[in-house]
Amino acid sequence: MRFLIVGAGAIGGYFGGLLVQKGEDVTFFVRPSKKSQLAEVGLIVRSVHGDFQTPIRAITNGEAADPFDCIIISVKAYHLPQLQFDLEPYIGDHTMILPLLNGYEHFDFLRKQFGSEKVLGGLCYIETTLDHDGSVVQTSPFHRIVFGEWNGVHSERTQLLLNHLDHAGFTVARSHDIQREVWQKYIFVASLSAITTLMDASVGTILATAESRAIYEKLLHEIVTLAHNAGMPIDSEMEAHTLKTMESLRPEMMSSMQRDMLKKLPIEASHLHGSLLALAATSNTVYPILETVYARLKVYESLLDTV
Ligand SMILES: NC(=O)C1=CN([C@@H]2O[C@H](COP(=O)(O)OP(=O)(O)OC[C@H]3O[C@@H](n4cnc5c(N)ncnc54)[C@H](OP(=O)(O)O)[C@@H]3O)[C@@H](O)[C@H]2O)C=CC1
Ligand SMILES: CC(C)(CO)C(=O)C(=O)O
Repeated sequence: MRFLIVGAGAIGGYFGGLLVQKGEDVTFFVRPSKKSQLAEVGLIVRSVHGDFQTPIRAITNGEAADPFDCIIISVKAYHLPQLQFDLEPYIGDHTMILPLLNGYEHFDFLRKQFGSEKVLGGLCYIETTLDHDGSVVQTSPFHRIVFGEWNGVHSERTQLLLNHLDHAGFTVARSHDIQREVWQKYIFVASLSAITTLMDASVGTILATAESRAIYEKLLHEIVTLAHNAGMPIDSEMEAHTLKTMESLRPEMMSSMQRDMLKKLPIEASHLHGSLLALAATSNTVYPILETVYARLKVYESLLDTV
């Protein structure tokens, strides 16, 4: 199976690098400066599961290549509009597109751009970031991809994809309820990135401090209620499940949004928290903590624009 990994950043570099190590046929789609860096030193991963450094094959926009069997999208949501035309030459009749981004809105965008039948449901659980030298740093034990057909069918193509993603050193699962999985992850990451950026602290401190834990629990309840009221595939267990997941994290755990803010980088505020609030726009219910979080993130963005 020929893979194209779009973006050799924190998640693309990690999962793509492990697929290269396994011996899969992998090409990365990167921008020119990243291509030069990768040509010089290769892809460097420093992980709690073991470090490695490997040469990789990379192409940039406009370079010729036959259509790929699976295109893994691992850029930030705000990168997607720029990519909409760049990827077309690499998409053939049988190409599967597997997005690993956080959130929900991007699925619509990708379906409209490339055709519904091409786009799988997908997500990942991993804590990873790029170091100042471009190497990937992965810090928590979990490193999991979940994917599946949007309609839940276990198809031949997803079985083939599972075979190729399996045994690469990360965990992978094919789901027959990927829409629910996407929302479970969305609720987790929206609440985690919200509370860590609002409190400017890591998970352990937030949960150990009665006042911030109480705010987190209210915020989580708001997000679950909002998504449920908007008709999303939310079940009654998701709130308790998310809280349990939060409690199981290592205390030093940070969200990727929080890491990006520490590095003064752009963030996915509109894509994650803005999109949630947009779902509630036509209802009369208010979500005060989520609204506060979003305002705080927009202030960060406006200050970023001025530097
Ligand atoms: N980091 C994490 O722990 C997790 C992140 N996620 C989600 O995964 C997604 C990706 O996040 P993450 O990996 O952290 O992001 P990064 O910013 O680390 O990586 C994104 C990469 O995309 C590249 N890119 C952007 N535009 C283009 C383009 N036009 N052509 C080629 N490459 C491009 C960037 O390249 P360049 O170097 O040139 O800027 C960058 O290396 C987000 O939706 C995030 O929320 C999900 C789970 C965990
Ligand atoms: C919560 C986490 C680390 C889990 O994958 C994540 O997705 C993020 O911070 O972007």
